[in-house]
Amino acid sequence: MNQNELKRLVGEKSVEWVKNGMIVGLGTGSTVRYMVDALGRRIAEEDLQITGVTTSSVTAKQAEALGIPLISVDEADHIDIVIDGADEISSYFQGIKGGGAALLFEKIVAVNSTKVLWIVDESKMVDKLGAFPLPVEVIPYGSQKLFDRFAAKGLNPTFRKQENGSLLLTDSDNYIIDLHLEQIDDPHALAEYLIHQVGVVEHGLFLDMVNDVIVGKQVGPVVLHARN
Ligand SMILES: O=C[C@H](O)[C@H](O)[C@H](O)COP(=O)(O)O
Repeated sequence: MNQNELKRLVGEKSVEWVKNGMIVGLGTGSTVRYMVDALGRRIAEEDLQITGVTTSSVTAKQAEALGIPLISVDEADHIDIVIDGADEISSYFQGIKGGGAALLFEKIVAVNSTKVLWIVDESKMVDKLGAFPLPVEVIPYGSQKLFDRFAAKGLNPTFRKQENGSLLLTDSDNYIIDLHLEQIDDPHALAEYLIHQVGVVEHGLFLDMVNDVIVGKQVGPVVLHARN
């Protein structure tokens, strides 16, 4: 199976975690896309009654097209489970997310969910985080100052751009600065530093948050349980 087939495998497997009546957080990304499609099929074929809480305009558009009823995170009195992708997951079940620039809404939905389930192909499983550039969402005002501070600290920042060369805007009209770190030895210390920089809205380190991970391997989907 190629990477896309592994993404499809875990996306389709993950909807087994969804039961009738649940409020379900719908993540973002190419793996989640398969999950949302599979949920749409279950709704059509089994009369599954669920309500979705989306984490990006892209996922909202897909879910609406499939007829998945949606409410906003603020309207949800609880969220039973959020199913989301990840860019890297370490052997300690810490993650980097935000490759699709949706990290802010994804983290808000994750911290408000009873259960967090990540779905990834096996290439996302790493010993240590950091080979994937760490996304940091920042407000535009003063973002060059933040960029310069990150550069001075040796964090190798780049502004994320669109294909046409202009700066990418998130769903909240913020910028993304990607930190090219190669290896993150102490994710908690880095998270603490980043969140205290004025102008940083959120960063892509998702620490101590995930409950279960479904990893797409050649032998099939493998479920891992984090010790939390
Ligand atoms: O902002 C995007 C999200 O954090 C995605 O869940 C993450 O980038 C993984 O995406 P994909 O499933 O496309 O590899």
